[in-house]
Order: sequence, then structure tokens, then C-alpha cells
Amino acid sequence: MGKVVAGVAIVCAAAACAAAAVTVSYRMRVRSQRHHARSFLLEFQEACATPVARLRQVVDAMAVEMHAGLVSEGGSRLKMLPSYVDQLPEGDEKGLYYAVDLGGTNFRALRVQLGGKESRVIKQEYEEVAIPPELMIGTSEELFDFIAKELTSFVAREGDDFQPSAGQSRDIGFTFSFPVQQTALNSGTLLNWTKGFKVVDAIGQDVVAALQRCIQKRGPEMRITALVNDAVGALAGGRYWNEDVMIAVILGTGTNAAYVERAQAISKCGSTFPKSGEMVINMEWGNFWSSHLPRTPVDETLDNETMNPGEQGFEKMISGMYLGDVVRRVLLKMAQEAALFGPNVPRKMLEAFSLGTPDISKIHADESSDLKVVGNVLRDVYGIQNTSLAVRKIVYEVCDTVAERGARLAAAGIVGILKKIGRDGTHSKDVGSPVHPESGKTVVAMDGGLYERYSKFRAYMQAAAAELLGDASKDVVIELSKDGSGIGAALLAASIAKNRRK
Ligand SMILES: Nc1ncnc2c1ncn2[C@@H]1O[C@H](COP(=O)(O)OP(=O)(O)O)[C@@H](O)[C@H]1O
Ligand SMILES: O=P(O)(O)OC[C@H]1O[C@@H](O)[C@H](O)[C@@H](O)[C@@H]1O
Repeated sequence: MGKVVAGVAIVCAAAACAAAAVTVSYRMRVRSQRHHARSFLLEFQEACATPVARLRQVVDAMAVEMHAGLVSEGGSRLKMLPSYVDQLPEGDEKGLYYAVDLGGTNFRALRVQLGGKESRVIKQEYEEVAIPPELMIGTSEELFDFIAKELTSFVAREGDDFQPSAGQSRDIGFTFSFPVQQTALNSGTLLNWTKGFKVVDAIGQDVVAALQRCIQKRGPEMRITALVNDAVGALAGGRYWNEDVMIAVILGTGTNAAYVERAQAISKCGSTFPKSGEMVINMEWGNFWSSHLPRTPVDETLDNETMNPGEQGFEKMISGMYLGDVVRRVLLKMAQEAALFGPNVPRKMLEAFSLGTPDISKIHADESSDLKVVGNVLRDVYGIQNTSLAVRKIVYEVCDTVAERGARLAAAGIVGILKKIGRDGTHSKDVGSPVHPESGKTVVAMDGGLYERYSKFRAYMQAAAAELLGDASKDVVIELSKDGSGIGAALLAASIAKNRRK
């Protein structure tokens, strides 16, 4: 009997040792995997670094590329498209105007009743609908008919608060958030699609004629009198309220910038100068590229898997469509190579764009000690349960790294524009663009859902701009001009009507 007891004891002891050994080896494996995840994170953070010296190189590159894009067609990746807008709204516009705004994610219809310098915007209404994804890859007719249908039903619900002035038609400002070679204030041909769009038969089409045809088919007697990029629209919307607005930047699904340039600086347009001596330029800055940009292998893989590989390199590092996917790709690599979330990789994490920028801004806003929100997002998006605090910290830091890089690069782009127009406080003053004598300020109007809704991105961007501008930052105001691009197109239509009546 004693031998049996002894035997059982030995077996139990052996089992206990084996269990202990398994536990120790599991813990060692998890620790080494976590160490691997953290060392991958450190490597990624180094590759994304944007020290101020590197940002200054980006600033200089932006200013140089702007100049190159103005002097010759194809002189730079920056298309620097003349907008034909040489007269911005002055605040005294009157009447009822409409705008339709096709963005990368949303479509907006807007009407505004303008009362002139004193009463300004008497009333405005707008509706926003998500663009059906199938229309982003359908036909031109389907896309423009969708816009005409939404506009027609919006006009049908106009109500008595809105009245066109006597003898005035309901003019439309058309905001089109894609690269267009303008041929006039109210016409232009689509150069290429960006973001998630690929409506192939629309390339080369005059987008105003295409939409006008669809509107006429549906009846309302309306005409498109202005075609603007949303960055140009945001500039017009900003200037309507503040005459110091010289630059507008969109940080939404995509990104872009527009600014007021001296006409004689646009030498690729020959010697036909507008009487105002100025013209708004649609930079299409999403396509900016410089060897100084901190591009990582993750960015290269992302770019190769988009619908427009090799294009929009700056946009893919800083805008709303892509920030979330950069984070996803880093987390996926950590999951596959360091078992960050355990032995299995969540299948959905393999799907592009399965982690959106709204998700990472939610993670980034988590101030709780146990990073509970981070855990909830991982559970809700990928079904990952019971993550440890250490894992949540790594996820948080990946989001912070990607957002900080994007924000600081956006700031460098803005300071590059300020440098080009001689308003960054350095001695390389551009000969033109006199600062408004009244305030001496330069205002940058910001618009777009990323900038508007991602507070830490905004904070990083403002801080980097101040760091780059130094003392000059006291003369530069970077402020949100909410939905400026939508109303901006209507205001430009109003400005055109006003000048036509002169
Ligand atoms: N809460 C959020 N946090 C961070 N980014 C957001 C948030 N909500 C929306 N976004 C970003 O804003 C983009 C939409 O921008 P918006 O300017 O509203 O529309 P569009 O790009 O169609 O003009 C989305 O694609 C997304 O990337
Ligand atoms: O308003 P969105 O959809 O974010 O668009 C911003 C920019 O997105 C870029 O992809 C387009 O080329 C620009 O024309 C546009 O201004």
C-alpha cells in the first residue's frame, strides 16, 4: 500500500512539475512575443519619426514643388490647378443659392438665403447622405443621376423661408472633391479619381455638363454657375467671414489645400491675368511627394493595395481614409509575428479598411487607467476578448504614432504654403501676397471630418505648426471653418451672380 501511495505521490509531483514547466514556458513565450511586439513598435516609431529638422525639409520641399507646379504643366507632382476663382465672396452677396458637394464619403445638398453685408446668412439648410459604395465604382450616369435625384428632392422641400430674389434663378455651386482641370469657373474635366472612387467612364468628362444633363432630365430649372474643388470652396467659405483667410486645408476622407496666389506667379497660364491680380489655386496636395517624408514598409504595402498605387502618397500618410488602415496593418503584423492577440489572428483583421479612423480616434481618446475603451474597440471590431493592459498600451501607442506623424506632416505642408506666399516669418518673402494692413494676420481655414472630429490629431497639428513657425505663429491663425466647402460653393455662385449684375 505504501508503495502505491508513494507511486501516486511521485506521479502527482511529476505532473505538477510538468504543469509548472508548461506554465513557465508559456509565460516565457508570451513575454518574448510581447517583447517582439514592443521591439517592432519601437522600430515602427523610429521609422515614423518627424523631428522638427525633418519637418523643415518637408516645408521647403512643399514650397519648391508649389513653384515648380506653377511654372510648367507636369512640373511637379503637385498639379497646382488654376480654379478660375479670381474674386472671392465679400459678404455683401444676396439671394437664394444652392450647393451640391460630392466628397469622398458623403454627399451634401445645401441651400442658403443671403441677406447682404449686414444680415449675412439669413438661413441655411443642408442634408448629408453617405454615398452608396456601389456608385463609387459604377458608371458616370449612375453617379451624376444620384446627385441630381438627391438635389431635386432637396429642392422640392424648399419651404417658404427661402425665396429667390425677383427675377433670379436658383443657381448652384458644385463642389467636386477630386482633381479637375478647370476650363472655366463653371466647367472642368475630371483628371483622375482618388480615395475610393473608380468611375472609369467619367475620366475626361466635363463634370458640370454631366450633372447639368441629369438635373435637366429631372426638371428643376436650375443651373450650375460655379464648379469648385472642396478646398477652394472652403477658402471661399472662410473668406466670406474673414478677409484674412488666405489658405484652406481639407482633412477629411482625403486631403487637399487651396490658397490665394498672385496671378503673375502662375506663369504656366501665360500672360492672361485676372483683373484682381489674384487667383485661387487648387494644389491637389494629396499627391505631394518628397524623399524626406517618413515612409515605412507598411505605407508601401498599403499603397500597393489601393486603387491608385503610386499616387496620393502624402494623402495616404495623413488623411482619414488611410490612418486607420495604417494602424490595422501594424497590428496585423504584430498579431501574425508576435501573437499580440494570442495564437489566432482575427480573420477580419486581414480585411483592408476594417479599422477606420473613427475607431483609432476613439482608442486615442481613451484616458482610463485600464484603457477600457481600447479593449472595447478591439472586442467590437475584431472580436478580441480579454486583452491585457500591456496589449492595450501597445495598441494605443500604435494609434498615437500614426496620428502624430500624420498631424505633424499636415502642419509642415501648411507652413510650406505660408513659406511660398512669404508669410512664414522667414526672410524669403514672396514679392506678392501683401498681408492685410488691418490685422497683419494670415488665417488658415480648416475643414473635413478628420480635423473636426479627431481632437488629438488637431492638437498635434497645431503644436507642430507653432514649433515650425516660432515667433511668426502669433500672426498665423489655424481655425476650423466647419462645412466651409459646402456653403463656399453657394457663396461663389452668389458672388458670380452679384458681379454679373454689376
Ligand atoms: N470621429 C472621427 N474621428 C476621426 N476621423 C473621423 C471621425 N469621423 C469621421 N472621420 C473621418 O472624416 C472623414 C469624412 O470627412 P468629411 O469631411 O465629413 O466627408 P468627405 O470626406 O466625404 O468630404 C471620414 O472618412 C473619416 O476618415
Ligand atoms: O473632402 P474629401 O473627400 O476629404 O476630399 C479632400 C481631397 O481628396 C483628394 O483625394 C482629392 O484629390 C481632392 O480634390 C479633395 O479636395
